[in-house]
Amino acid sequence: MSQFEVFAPAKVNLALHVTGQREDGYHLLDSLVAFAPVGDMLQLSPAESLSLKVTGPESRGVPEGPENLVLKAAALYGPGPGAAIHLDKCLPAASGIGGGSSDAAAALRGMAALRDVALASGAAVVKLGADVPMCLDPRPARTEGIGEELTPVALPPLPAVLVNPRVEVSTPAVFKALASKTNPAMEPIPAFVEAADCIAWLARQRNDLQPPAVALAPVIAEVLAALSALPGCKLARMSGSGATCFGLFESDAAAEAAQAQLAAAQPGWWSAHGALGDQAAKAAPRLR
Ligand SMILES: C[C@](O)(CO)[C@H](O)COP(=O)(O)OP(=O)(O)OC[C@H]1O[C@@H](n2ccc(N)nc2=O)[C@H](O)[C@@H]1O
Ligand SMILES: Nc1ncnc2c1ncn2[C@@H]1O[C@H](COP(=O)(O)OP(=O)(O)OP(=O)(O)O)[C@@H](O)[C@H]1O
Repeated sequence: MSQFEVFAPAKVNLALHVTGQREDGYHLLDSLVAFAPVGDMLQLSPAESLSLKVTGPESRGVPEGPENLVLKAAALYGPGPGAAIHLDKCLPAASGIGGGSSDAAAALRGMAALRDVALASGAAVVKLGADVPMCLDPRPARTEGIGEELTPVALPPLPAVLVNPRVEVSTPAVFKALASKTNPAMEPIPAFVEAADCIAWLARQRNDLQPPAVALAPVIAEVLAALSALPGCKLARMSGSGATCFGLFESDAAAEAAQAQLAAAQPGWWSAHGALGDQAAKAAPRLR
């Protein structure tokens, strides 16, 4: 049987409006998500049973036991051929860019390829995490519901810098700290031609989780200020429930130079650069 390699791209919420709350406590969201060319990498090899090894620069504190979302995802396919899974962690955990969720989605894609069966879908996938459905098909989308209702959106590539100050932020705590849970939805999404049109539209939207996250982890405000001060930064905002923030730039070269300047000024922070957009092709399982 074959071995597969599956890329798990970072998920970035370009805007995230909280529009309500369900009976079960989950919040209703209206978000525009895009995916970065930076992420984790999974390798799946046929084996008797499921096992996981975690390595990589961001592996510290990431569990290798059954609580890892990769094993929870792989187990969704039920009894049958197992897999020895190697996860190379490059995204900081609990950081607002869907690290574990994207890993879970990559595990679902990889196991389906390994067993040559249909990709898992439906409620069991949402149960893994609200971000998992959008990460299953990592291309720009408007996400509604709790994050499982997806409408594809055509976006121009958005040159970006991602920055995390290495402070873990609890997603539930941020939602809990929201001042209001019923806020206006995003504006209708037009057909963007240039990145500049998309950035101008984004500037009129929000991340409603940003104020409570900044209150819980004030360093996020420093990250936003540092991004905004970089040459060519057109928009700086937190992604998801944080602490990772993104800056959008007028060109790939400007984003690359900005990330180098920021990394020199803040060597203790995690940062990366790349164009946000459609990573579906890059994230497809590849035979090794
Ligand atoms: C903030 C986002 O990352 C934006 O994409 C997601 O909404 C969170 O997705 P996630 O990390 O996969 O969230 P889950 O692991 O499913 O839920 C973690 C906790 O966040 C809260 N949560 C999550 C999603 C949501 N729509 N409403 C919530 O209130 C709940 O307390 C939940 O128990
Ligand atoms: N594959 C994984 N990668 C990272 N963390 C994981 C993984 N599986 C389980 N976890 C646990 O989940 C916790 C949340 O991390 P995770 O990366 O899922 O947050 P996240 O997906 O970045 O969420 P958000 O984008 O909403 O912040 C971590 O603290 C870690 O203990």
